[in-house]
Amino acid sequence: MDSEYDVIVIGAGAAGENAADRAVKGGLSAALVESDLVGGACSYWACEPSKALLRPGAALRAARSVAGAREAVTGSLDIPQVLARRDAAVNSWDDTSQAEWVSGAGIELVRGRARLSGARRVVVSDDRGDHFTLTARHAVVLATGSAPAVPRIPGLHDVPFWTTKEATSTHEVPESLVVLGGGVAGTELAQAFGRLGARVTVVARGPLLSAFPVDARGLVAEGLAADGVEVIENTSAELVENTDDGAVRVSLPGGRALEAARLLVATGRRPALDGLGLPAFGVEPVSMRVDETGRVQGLSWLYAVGDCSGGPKLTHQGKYQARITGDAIAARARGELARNETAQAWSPWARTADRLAVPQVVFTDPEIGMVGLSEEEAWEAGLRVRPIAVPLNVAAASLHAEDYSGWAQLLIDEDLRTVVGACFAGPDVAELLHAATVAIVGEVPLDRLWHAVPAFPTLSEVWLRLLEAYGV
Ligand SMILES: Cc1cc2nc3c(=O)[nH]c(=O)nc-3n(C[C@H](O)[C@H](O)[C@H](O)COP(=O)(O)OP(=O)(O)OC[C@H]3O[C@@H](n4cnc5c(N)ncnc54)[C@H](O)[C@@H]3O)c2cc1C
Ligand SMILES: NC(=O)c1ccc[n+]([C@@H]2O[C@H](COP(=O)([O-])OP(=O)(O)OC[C@H]3O[C@@H](n4cnc5c(N)ncnc54)[C@H](O)[C@@H]3O)[C@@H](O)[C@H]2O)c1
Repeated sequence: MDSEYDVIVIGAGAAGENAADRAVKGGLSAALVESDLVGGACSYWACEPSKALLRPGAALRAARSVAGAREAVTGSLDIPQVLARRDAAVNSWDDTSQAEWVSGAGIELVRGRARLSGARRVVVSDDRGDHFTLTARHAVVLATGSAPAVPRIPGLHDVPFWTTKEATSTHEVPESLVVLGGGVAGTELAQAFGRLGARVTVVARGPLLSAFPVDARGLVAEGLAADGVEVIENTSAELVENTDDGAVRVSLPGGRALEAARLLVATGRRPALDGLGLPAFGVEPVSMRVDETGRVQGLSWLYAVGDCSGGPKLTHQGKYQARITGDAIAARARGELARNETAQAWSPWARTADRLAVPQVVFTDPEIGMVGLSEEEAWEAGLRVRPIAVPLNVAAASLHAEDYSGWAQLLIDEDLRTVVGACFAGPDVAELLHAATVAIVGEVPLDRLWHAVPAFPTLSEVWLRLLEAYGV
């Protein structure tokens, strides 16, 4: 193995893989260091297994909501098959195929734990206890992901609890489950386990899915209630303890106590930057910031992408950041982008979409898809905006399911007459989202969107209703 590369990427999750790939496509050599499974959290303990656990319940509910199909459904979910399908989705936690992809892409895979030992120098410790040094001619990219943020609740650390890692890789469905945290992870997993047969209670510090519009999250709350999931909002656990029969008891303010076979703590994640040696370079992990190209502020050779870089913690956004950063490093190596220059908005080397157009889907049933600015963010950015909301009751909705209930909103910049934000909620709305992302990124004027004719009968006809409601 060489010890000198143009670029060294630490962490072979979705973000790290893409950063290394773009650097190589830009004509540079790259080493990718990974201490665990190549492919990272999304492939093995997050997106893919959680969606695999949710999909069978959604398919069953979809069949049950259509007369004619409903009558053909005579059984309930087959739990061993659901878990086996999840195992297949994560390749049974075997990263051979991903490692082969890395080699096929011309990237050198280095197994071991990395830390920074000097400017553009990285020390790797492998599982035999050997240490070796790699040197980067141009850049080191941190792509080390995130770790669960576990709250300080009395007793919590004295009881066994699941994080999302254990929940998504479990081989048993607990008889009962308390979920701490009403964010996206907690809500998705609450529904997954509720539909798999667990008695689930969610304890949310604020409203459930507080980052989403109230009409959208209301539909998800109804979906959870229909599945028998109890949601307790605006509450924090006061005490967590074991019971005599091996269960967990979670005490809430006001004297109520919840008992369950398992506790899932899904209260957010923080950048995984500990142990990398950052303070020696004047960078404090809690306050690390990157510029538009992904370069760590104050250092010319260090970049960060994905969950560890402090922006939105989403696979597709981490991959976007990685493409931008990989290309920016290659452009700087070729002299096309000056070392001390930051990139222009919407250029190939700027993460502009991170600020203006981050798409996110909550894969519950019903789903929420949201992209762009919220109303508050728009006003804070000095934009004069008007929200337009309509129920999602176009012809395709009632054909989709008799009891279809959905909601859609566009946020319009009144001065430019363009879309700056969008949200859709309802069964199977996720695929509506990309049209909104394109409209926002392309700054398509409403008068031109009027000519984007949605096919009949598709849920996309809601775009027409929204434009009509705005007055186009
Ligand atoms: C339950 C759950 C469901 C989710 N579902 C979705 C979803 O549906 N869609 C979506 O877009 N996002 C989803 N996310 C978020 C998504 O999983 C993350 O945004 C994404 O995995 C981050 O990718 P990454 O490459 O930044 O980090 P990771 O995938 O965590 O990769 C980091 C890698 O770095 C390695 N590493 C760390 N430190 C070192 C070191 N010192 N040396 C060597 N290697 C190191 C780690 O072993 C790891 O493999 C979900 C998250 C959770 C928790
Ligand atoms: N479909 C998806 O794209 C998807 C799915 C799951 C996770 N993710 C991503 O993974 C990351 C982690 O997800 P997450 O849901 O854990 O984080 P999150 O930040 O979205 O939600 C965490 C929630 O826990 C709450 N909380 C914090 N402390 C608490 C306490 N002591 N008691 C009760 N509630 C408490 C917070 O108020 C917040 O609502 C997020 O960035 C998310 O975007 C994405």
